[in-house]
Amino acid sequence: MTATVLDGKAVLATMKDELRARVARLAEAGVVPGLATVLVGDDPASTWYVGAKHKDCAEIGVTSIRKDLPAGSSLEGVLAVVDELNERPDVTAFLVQQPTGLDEFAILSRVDPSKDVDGLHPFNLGSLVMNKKAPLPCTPVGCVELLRRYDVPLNGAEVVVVGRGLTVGRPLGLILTRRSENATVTMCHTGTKDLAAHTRQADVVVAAAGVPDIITPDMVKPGAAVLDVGVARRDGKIAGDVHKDVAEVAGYLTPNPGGVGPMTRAMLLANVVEAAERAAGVEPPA
Ligand SMILES: Nc1nc(=O)c2c([nH]1)NC[C@@H]1CN(c3ccc(C(=O)N[C@@H](CCC(=O)O)C(=O)O)cc3)C=[N+]21
Repeated sequence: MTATVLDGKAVLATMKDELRARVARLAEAGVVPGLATVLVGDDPASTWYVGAKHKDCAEIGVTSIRKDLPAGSSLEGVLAVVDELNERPDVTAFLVQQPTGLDEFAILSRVDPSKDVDGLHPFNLGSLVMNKKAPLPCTPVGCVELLRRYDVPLNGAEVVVVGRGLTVGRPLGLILTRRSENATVTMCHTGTKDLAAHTRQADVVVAAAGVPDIITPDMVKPGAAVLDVGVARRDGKIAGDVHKDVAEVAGYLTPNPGGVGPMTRAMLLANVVEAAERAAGVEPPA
């Protein structure tokens, strides 16, 4: 038995087709969505991610501009760029690539929440907590969308999330426990005494710890869905959180690369298009 591949790359391609149609509809209304990215420094992985986002935008007819700032830029310098992007009407959405090495809360708080396509502005995270519609963080919502497209049920499912970080684990717990997803969520983290005891009960395991191979086959219930969000690196290659032999036990498994990473980009594109639709008063598809 080997797990069904949760092919994020294929879903990204499908979603690009769907989004291209929505961008075309916006164009008829005279609106062209524009994404801006702010990158501080020259970390190779961050530089690659940002480059991929611009390529993705070009493929669906979204214009995009880059603001690349030198390593060692000051918080004031970054906030000045954020202020400029908040004002620019051709920039309908933007993000500051994390990490910057600067005060994350200060940067995220400065972004106009209606242009925040990371869904990480405190107002948008607060809206998630309060069950109000708002842009959702791309990686966790990408995990949920990937499971939805493969008909992996979440209603009543036991989901174990490994990792409580701002960009994945913490918001994922909030998303999965909404009435629309209706999962039972256990958040595990470095304070968890017996991680395997939790993961073995899970119908779905989302590994977002950033610890290579932290999820081994003995920790997975046969047939469970396992999502590998780990982006640590060994010799420049991705070292995921999930040991390769988990494929022999799991029912569904994301490749890594090719799983959650492309889904993160897909949801970013969706947030960009949605922000433009909202700003233009164009109804999104049902
Ligand atoms: N403000 C902000 N927004 C983000 O969305 C954000 C961020 N900061 N900081 C870093 C993380 C990481 N992230 C990824 C995006 C795409 C892939 C991706 O597409 N990876 C490919 C290729 C990976 C490779 O081979 O290098 C894959 O998984 O197939 C991965 C990771 C977005 N992030």
